[in-house]
Amino acid sequence: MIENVIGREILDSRGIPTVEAQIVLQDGTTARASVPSGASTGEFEALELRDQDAGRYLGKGVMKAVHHINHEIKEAIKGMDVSDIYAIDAAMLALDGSEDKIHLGANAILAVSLACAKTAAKAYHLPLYRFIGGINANRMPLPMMNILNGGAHAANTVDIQEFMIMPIGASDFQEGLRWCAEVFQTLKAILKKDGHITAVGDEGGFAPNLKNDEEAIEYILKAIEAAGYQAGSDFALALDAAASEWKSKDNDAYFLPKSKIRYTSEQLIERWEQLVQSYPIISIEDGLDEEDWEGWQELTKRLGKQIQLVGDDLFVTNTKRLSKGIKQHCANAILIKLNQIGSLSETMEAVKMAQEAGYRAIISHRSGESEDTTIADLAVALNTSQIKTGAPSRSERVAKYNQLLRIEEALGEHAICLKEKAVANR
Ligand SMILES: O=C(O)[C@@H](CO)OP(=O)(O)O
Ligand SMILES: [Mg+2]
Repeated sequence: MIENVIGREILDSRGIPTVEAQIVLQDGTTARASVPSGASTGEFEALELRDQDAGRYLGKGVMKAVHHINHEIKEAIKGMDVSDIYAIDAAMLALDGSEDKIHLGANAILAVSLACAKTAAKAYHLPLYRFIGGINANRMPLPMMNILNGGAHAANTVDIQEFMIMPIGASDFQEGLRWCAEVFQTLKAILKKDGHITAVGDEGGFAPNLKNDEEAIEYILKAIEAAGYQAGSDFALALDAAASEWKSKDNDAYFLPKSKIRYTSEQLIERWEQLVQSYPIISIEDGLDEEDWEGWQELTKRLGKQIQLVGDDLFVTNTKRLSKGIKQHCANAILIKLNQIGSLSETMEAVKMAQEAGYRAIISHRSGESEDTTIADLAVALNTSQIKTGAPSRSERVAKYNQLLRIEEALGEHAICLKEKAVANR
């Protein structure tokens, strides 16, 4: 039974205040969880109480969220069974009463929702992935490791936000992660040799100033080869364009702010087709804007049988937007970010809806993270088969990978591994 609910303000990986919640049960069992936050946030995400202005320590929004946890939320869920996550979430949603969680703050609700799940797992003496997923939780995810950053995540000349490597030929998670780390380190050496900066972006990938997005891909392919692997069989590439950031407000066109190139929706689709033809790319996320539904239909028609098309800003982990997308045949996968929707139960419903419709679900971090590793457990618990959690140069990202290593060790011979080729349509 929930005895106490504590909210506190902590810092995220960008040094911006965020929310942590702690639950205490009657018998003293306690656990805590914290929430991340995005930079390239979708317009339709649930609303956090949070301030984002860089350069000033603004904690006002977070202070409000923390206050809500310590008062209204605590009163509403005190005495409830901590393992009944759906009931706890429902109580918080009813208390908030808004569509987008603006009253209590999606960050306040999510922090409590996750802290309850972690506390319940502890109370039952189960690892978090087992508490959430039961005996069904046995599939390790394939990493989508973002090793080169651009777009809104880096102050460089590259427009595409994320260039990711996926170790599709590795036989287990541990091996796949090691391969990725080797390629990451090799990429650093190659960039350095060519006189590029090797400073990293928000998600830990390098952020060099390159001629264009193609050069970024070429560097990654070079690194894969120099590390002793083959692109196409050992590794595949994945991109997150974050194209909602490119939508120009004055007309229907896309404007890429760094290369200063303008595209129509049709031209952008052609560009993705060309890139997929030229390189071993098996997944493109947010290739178009979050409201370009017609464009998404066309993109899915043209590339949906060949590669994974992931809706992030398009779906914002929201079952309403996802069901619209499924009906209209937009994309074939959804990126799952807990704070886009703001509670664990709603996140689980989004994953279920996707999987029932034959869409893949990919668990993801945010560009502003904390040391909380819940998403690692969730990837296994919900059998998502893929996880996006950055590069191994920043501890808030490494923490998730390390947790997955522990889970794979615990699953032992019963772990279902990467060989099943989570993504490959080709
Ligand atoms: O666009 C994305 O997929 C994410 C995470 O990689 O970035 P942000 O958290 O800034 O929205
Ligand atoms: Mg994205």
